[in-house]
Amino acid sequence: MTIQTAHVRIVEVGPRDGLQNICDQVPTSTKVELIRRLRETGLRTIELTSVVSPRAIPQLADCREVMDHALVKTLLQNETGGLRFPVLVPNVKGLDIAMKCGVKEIAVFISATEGFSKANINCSVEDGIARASDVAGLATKAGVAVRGYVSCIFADPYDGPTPEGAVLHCTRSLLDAGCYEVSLGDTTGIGSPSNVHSLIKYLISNGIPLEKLAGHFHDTYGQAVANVWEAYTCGMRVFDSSVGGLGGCPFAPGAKGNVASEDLVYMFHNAGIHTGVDLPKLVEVGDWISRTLSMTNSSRAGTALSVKDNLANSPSTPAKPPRQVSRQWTVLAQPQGLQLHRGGTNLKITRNRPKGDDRRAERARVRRRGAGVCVRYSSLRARRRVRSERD
Ligand SMILES: CC(C)(COP(=O)([O-])OP(=O)([O-])OC[C@H]1O[C@@H](n2cnc3c(N)ncnc32)[C@H](O)[C@@H]1OP(=O)([O-])[O-])[C@@H](O)C(=O)NCCC(=O)NCCSC(=O)C[C@@](C)(O)CC(=O)[O-]
Repeated sequence: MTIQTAHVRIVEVGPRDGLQNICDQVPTSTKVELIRRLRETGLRTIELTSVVSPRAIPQLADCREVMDHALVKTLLQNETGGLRFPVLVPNVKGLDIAMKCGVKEIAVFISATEGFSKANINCSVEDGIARASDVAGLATKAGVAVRGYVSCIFADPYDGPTPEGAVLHCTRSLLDAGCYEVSLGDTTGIGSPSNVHSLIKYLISNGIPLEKLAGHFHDTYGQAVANVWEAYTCGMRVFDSSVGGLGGCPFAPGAKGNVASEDLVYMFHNAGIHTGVDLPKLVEVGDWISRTLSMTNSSRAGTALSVKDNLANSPSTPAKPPRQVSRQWTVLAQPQGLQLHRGGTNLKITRNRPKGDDRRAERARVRRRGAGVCVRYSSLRARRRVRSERD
């Protein structure tokens, strides 16, 4: 199927969601370099970092250094014409810090479920909504755009399945609070296309405008690409993803990374859907960050394209299939019925089998010879025994 005029917007969350769950401290310079490289691919929305409690997410404790870096400052200053560089904040403290650093867009986040809400932001769902609404109100008043996340849209790692009504309530609350878009987070990555279809239809039928929704699918059960495609066919046009499939939340144990940006771009481009992203450049970034972090590249398309690219550029790659070399064999010895050949460092033994009636005679001869070997063997043992008795 080809949809020539369609396009999607990709929200790259690699520098934030992608890095937040990595134990070894990633240097600030690597984070900034990741942002620079991602921007070079044509990505127009990149979530830079989060301003959260450093005790909750130690990996992103250097968020101020990232936001104050000259390169990031330049990006923030040129955040016009559809370029967006949001920063995740949980409370007013986070908003203040982000605004002081020149951030023009923030993302607030709540959970549709109690267990994850308590674990992630240390409050109930309703308190989370109230807190996010306060932050969104202050931000919009200050001219800062606000995006929203609803986590655990299908299940909560502690509470189990999520009722669709809970997702509706949270989504509506965030839109009412002033979020221009709400990203639906399958935090545990448990959902599959039928769940995606059902939830989107439910939200739309309850008055949520489809153009205000985005999809944020983790790939724990290998369903993320399929989920994105299902959401796309339902009419969704904005998707969060992470280069190299990095990502995960320390408060959602066992959850895997986000859907890989390379996989999304590959899938959409194959369907004739415009993303504005240079896929070969994106593949290079995925390869680079995976090597830099010593992590397996979780993007299937990224890995496949990297291997293909490396083969094409390798000087040792033969242009044509290797020529079949016919080996020269020399006969070394010909014991009865066998031939021992040498070809270079290889040895081979072939049976020198007689044909037709000669075969029966040969078999009888081999049987006789076998018996002879036994006799010779037993006489050798006997000779040894005699010798040892003599000594
Ligand atoms: C919400 C809190 C702060 C409540 O944490 P708390 O302990 O209830 O609140 P607190 O106000 O008592 O603060 C605790 C400490 O954090 C500091 N603090 C407080 N706020 C900030 C801030 N903004 N920036 C920097 N520091 C901050 C504060 O100053 C204090 O420091 P202390 O005085 O003890 O030294 C905490 O639980 C927290 O930061 N949680 C965030 C956890 C997080 O970032 N999770 C990952 C992101 S969500 C996610 O990945 C899901 C998503 C969005 O991707 C979508 C999906 O997949 O579903």
